[in-house]
Amino acid sequence: MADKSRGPRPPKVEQPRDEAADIGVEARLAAGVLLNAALEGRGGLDAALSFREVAALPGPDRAFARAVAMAALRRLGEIDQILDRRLQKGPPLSVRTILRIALAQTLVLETPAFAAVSTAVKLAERDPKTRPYKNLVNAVLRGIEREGPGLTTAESNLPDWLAARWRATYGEPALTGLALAAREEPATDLSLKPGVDPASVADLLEGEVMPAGTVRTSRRGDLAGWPGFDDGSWWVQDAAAAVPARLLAPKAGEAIVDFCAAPGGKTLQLAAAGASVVALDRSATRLKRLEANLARTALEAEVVVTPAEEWDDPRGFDAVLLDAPCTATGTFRRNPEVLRATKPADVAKLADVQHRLLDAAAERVKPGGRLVYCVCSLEREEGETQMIAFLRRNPAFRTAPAVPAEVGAPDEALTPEGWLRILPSMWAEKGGLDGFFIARLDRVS
Ligand SMILES: C[S@@+](CC[C@H](N)C(=O)[O-])C[C@H]1O[C@@H](n2cnc3c(N)ncnc32)[C@H](O)[C@@H]1O
Repeated sequence: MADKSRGPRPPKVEQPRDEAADIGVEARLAAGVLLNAALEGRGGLDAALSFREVAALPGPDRAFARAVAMAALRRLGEIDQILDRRLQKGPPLSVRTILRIALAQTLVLETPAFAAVSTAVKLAERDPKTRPYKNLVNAVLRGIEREGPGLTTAESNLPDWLAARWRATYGEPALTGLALAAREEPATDLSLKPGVDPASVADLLEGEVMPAGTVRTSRRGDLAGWPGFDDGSWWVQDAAAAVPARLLAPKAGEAIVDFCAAPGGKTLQLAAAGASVVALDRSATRLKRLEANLARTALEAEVVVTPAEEWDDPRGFDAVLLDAPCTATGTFRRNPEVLRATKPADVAKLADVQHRLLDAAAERVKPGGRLVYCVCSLEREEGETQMIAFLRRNPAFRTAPAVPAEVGAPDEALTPEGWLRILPSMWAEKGGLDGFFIARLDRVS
């Protein structure tokens, strides 16, 4: 289970301070709570951050618990492969959770084995349900430490149904690339306000300048303490997520509507280009984050809480950006829980929503105007198939083929139709990207 090098690696995670006392045990308990919440459903991990076991921890221990849970999620298939070789009869989930959490520490986060094993045994001891398995926990973990984990396969970390889909869509070599990308924790990408020098931001944050001028940094911790945060010089946005607004090519003074805008990375790009932007979203909570981002960066947009397809407004626009709600399977590097939370039926359900939003977005585009459609999904039904059907229904629109180098996308992302299909395995040597489907359409009549 050795790491393959894939670009900048985040620095080591800070370990809980006091191994002798129960503090380390509490952090591991919280990691198990987070892991199981993420396995239970969409939004589970975020919701669990407010559970007592997690929220009561001091900040560094909470960060450690989250890092352990994320590592366990990213490598769950491999961890279970290792455990299944040593567990004759499946122990209860609570025992498996203790073992998963311990292996995420030793195999991924490089926590010293004595700390991971002793806290796992203490955890097992504390609960009457897991106490009978205390010796098993000790024996399994010590056995792995002594004899090594054995061979594992990156593809085991992907749910079978998604691996089968991606194999059928992208082929076996691409599937291997996706599986390798899914094991790694991504760095943080920053989009910069116009006029801010990427090289100096990269310098201050020990980062590197990516194509098209975003900055990638392996720094961790509270963003609010990073240089440039307070004065709004940058905002966090994956390098791939910055491509759709570039493809829309916003110009100063244009009227542009961002149909599904929150938390606002793309709205900020459009506003920073000098466009007059209306930002719609159905979620008032998420729009609060957009408003905070606008305030911090001193950029402006008209913000409207509404389902975009029901927006009662007569205006036509020079350009419309539709970053539609989707399964988000392309974001598995940042949100490994998405792989567990997404169910096969979600793909068709969300494709229906996208269909409705696309038709509503098209109605807002003035003749001669532009429409950019994007989703951070790897599923064809939400991307290519959606586009083919839209163009059939809407003969007034034509694809305006993308030029990847002009918009900061990998060349290999260009499809024969002129759309962009960005895979998380692309630019692996730079540390990868989120997966996106992006198409620009021009209204020709
Ligand atoms: C992929 S996110 C948008 C991310 C955003 N464009 C950015 O760059 O930060 C999708 C958004 O669509 C919103 N949404 C879902 N259904 C919607 C609808 N019918 N009308 C407007 N917004 C919707 C969700 O609340 C969510 O904020």
